[in-house]
Amino acid sequence: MTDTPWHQKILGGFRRTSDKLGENLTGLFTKAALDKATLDEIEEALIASDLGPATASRVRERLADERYDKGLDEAEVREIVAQEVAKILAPVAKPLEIEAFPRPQVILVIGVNGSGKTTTIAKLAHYLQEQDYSVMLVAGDTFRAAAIGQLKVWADRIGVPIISGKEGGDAASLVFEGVKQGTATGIDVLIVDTAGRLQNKAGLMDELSKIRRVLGRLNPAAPHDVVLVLDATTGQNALNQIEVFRDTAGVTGLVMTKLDGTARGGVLVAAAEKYGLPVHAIGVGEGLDDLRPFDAVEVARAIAGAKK
Ligand SMILES: Nc1nc2c(ncn2[C@@H]2O[C@H](COP(=O)(O)OP(=O)(O)OP(=O)(O)O)[C@@H](O)[C@H]2O)c(=O)[nH]1
Repeated sequence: MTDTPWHQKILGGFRRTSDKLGENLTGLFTKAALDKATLDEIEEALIASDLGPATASRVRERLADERYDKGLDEAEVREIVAQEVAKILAPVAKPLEIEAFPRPQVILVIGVNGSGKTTTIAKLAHYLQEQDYSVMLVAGDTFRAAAIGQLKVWADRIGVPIISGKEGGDAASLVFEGVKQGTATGIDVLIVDTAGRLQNKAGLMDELSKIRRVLGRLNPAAPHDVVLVLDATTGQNALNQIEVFRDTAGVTGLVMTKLDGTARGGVLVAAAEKYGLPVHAIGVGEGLDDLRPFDAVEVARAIAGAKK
């Protein structure tokens, strides 16, 4: 693994998660030989670290197969956790593909208040710009003036055009305007902030279906992506959100943020294991460069705290 700034961020970001795993494993390696009671305790420690029951039981099986009746230390467990977590993360670690034709590719971004939605949009736009895609934003979260203002500040900072209206305005017409202008000016990616919130499922569905209807008139393939932003610090609650948003909003992929501020980074693994939705990127800080697609092996090793 190369020692890039991003690698350091990944390691730093998941440190609290891997420390917590260490705490949960503390004291389990006092016996000379691995027995069933210790296997049970290790499995419980992994579940308590938010890694999800399937991953925990896979690690248990491997330990039972390979180490039963033998000595075992924490580093060996961490190594096996890293390998099993990498297997779970590999199929979901999928960067957003920008391939829509005709352009622009329309990405709707949804998520509960405070999940990091606005910041994630800015970081994503910045990341796509770095890949030489042209980006335009739509301030479709018209419920709160602050959300519109915040997105405008970000748009200014990263130098991308933004379509915005007044608080309480019609999000669907802003999206319509965005696609029209984006098409006319040859924009590659249109990222749409939405007021897609959980608090009112009927309202969420109404809003999204109206946006879909309007978009469909301009381009039947749009929206190309419906990306749910999740705050990892909310742990199991983030898993419940996936379920509700998947069923109401047709989520096509996830971005998990705030993995740096939490010992609950294992929830990324639990989400991958339970829902198998693509995870386009992870957020490990508040800066513009703190959101990126990830490498399953690198993240698995950071979560497990595996050395070497
Ligand atoms: N540590 C850390 N903080 C983050 C990350 N992503 C976002 N944040 C912070 O989380 C807070 C909420 O982010 P916003 O982008 O405002 O969240 P939002 O979902 O748009 O929230 P509303 O504007 O209230 O709808 C801000 O202080 C961000 O700086 C991350 O990956 N790591």
